[in-house]
Amino acid sequence: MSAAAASLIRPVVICGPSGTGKSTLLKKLMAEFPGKFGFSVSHTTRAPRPGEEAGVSYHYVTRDAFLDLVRQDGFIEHAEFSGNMYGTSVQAVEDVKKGGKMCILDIDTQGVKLIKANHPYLNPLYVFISPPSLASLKTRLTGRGTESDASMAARLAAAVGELEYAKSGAFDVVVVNDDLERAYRALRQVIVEGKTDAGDRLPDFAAEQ
Ligand SMILES: Nc1ncnc2c1ncn2[C@@H]1O[C@H](COP(=O)(O)OP(=O)(O)OP(=O)(O)O)[C@@H](O)[C@H]1O
Repeated sequence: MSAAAASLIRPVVICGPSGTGKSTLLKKLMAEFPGKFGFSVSHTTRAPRPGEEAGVSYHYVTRDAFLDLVRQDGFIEHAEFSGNMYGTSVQAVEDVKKGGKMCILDIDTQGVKLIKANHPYLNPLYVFISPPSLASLKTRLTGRGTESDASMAARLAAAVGELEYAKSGAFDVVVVNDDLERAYRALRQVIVEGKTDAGDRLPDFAAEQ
């Protein structure tokens, strides 16, 4: 693929409350279109674990190198977890594109705001995966069986903020994950066929709160 053709592959930002089904939908997309999509390789200051591969699992860097890149505005977002720094670099997103693949960025609304503010030239398609209702989101989080009560409450509170942000019109496309197969078809049309009008209307959550 020529550099010009590669530059036409817009990254896709997938955002939505925890438990709304982003991973489930993306897994289906990757399974149906192997090789078409790529995830950016994150940077970390932590040591590699057995079985991990540099440049594939992560870019392993020193804290100094990491902080240099922060100063150069080289990260879309970065954070520190239990003493180690992690980040998604602009370069890593560009690398996926250069490899001829569509970069999928699964990030939260904070990350979306950072791209819009600091890296608008990445020009991603912003897609919001919405639950059909807050009640269904709660059911899915419960069904997944991975959350404690406190974590569940935090995720639901965060969801309300994320839905408010989506309501402000920050996303190009909304896909409501009501019926999984229907939602998947809509998402596939949007991402693979470029039909951005195949999305849904954001449900009105106000009545539930
Ligand atoms: N359309 C759907 N109908 C019913 N259940 C669904 C649907 N889509 C996903 N689920 C289920 O909801 C749960 C949450 O889905 P998933 O883990 O994909 O969410 P997520 O948005 O990736 O969450 P996180 O941001 O926390 O990683 C899973 O148990 C999944 O099987």
